[in-house]
Amino acid sequence: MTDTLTLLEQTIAERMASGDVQASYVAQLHARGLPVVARKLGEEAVETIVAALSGSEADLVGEAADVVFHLAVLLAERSVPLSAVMAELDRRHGTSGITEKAARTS
Ligand SMILES: N=c1c2ncn([C@@H]3O[C@H](COP(=O)(O)OP(=O)(O)OP(=O)(O)O)[C@@H](O)[C@H]3O)c2ncn1[C@@H]1O[C@H](COP(=O)(O)O)[C@@H](O)[C@H]1O
Repeated sequence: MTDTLTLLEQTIAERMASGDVQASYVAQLHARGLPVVARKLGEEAVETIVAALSGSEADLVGEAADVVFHLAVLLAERSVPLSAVMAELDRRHGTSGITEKAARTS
């Protein structure tokens, strides 16, 4: 799984640097800028919700992949490495969400 995300991150960085908007969807997104990427991620999140509530498993897998891809592009736009997100998930590992929320609100 990590290899898949690492490869995706590398490919996104290469396509953003290429500036080849004729051949690359990532380059097109990069040219349109962060607000468009953010809106696209939001759209994909909504499509994932619809797939979860009324679509097939294949629909849900496809929409979830769209979310992960567009999230990776968004992070790249902000120069945030995926490893930072993974490190944050690792940091949270083993801490119950209920415990964390109680500590935050007390
Ligand atoms: N994983 C993906 C990926 N997932 C989804 N998409 C594209 O995301 C776009 C948006 O999905 P939609 O279904 O919303 O498409 P749409 O309605 O045509 O888009 P809009 O007109 O609404 O913008 C589609 O064009 C999909 O093909 C992706 N495009 C690229 N990648 C990866 O990025 C790499 C680089 O891609 P290029 O930059 O195109 O070379 C590829 O090799 C892949 O690994």
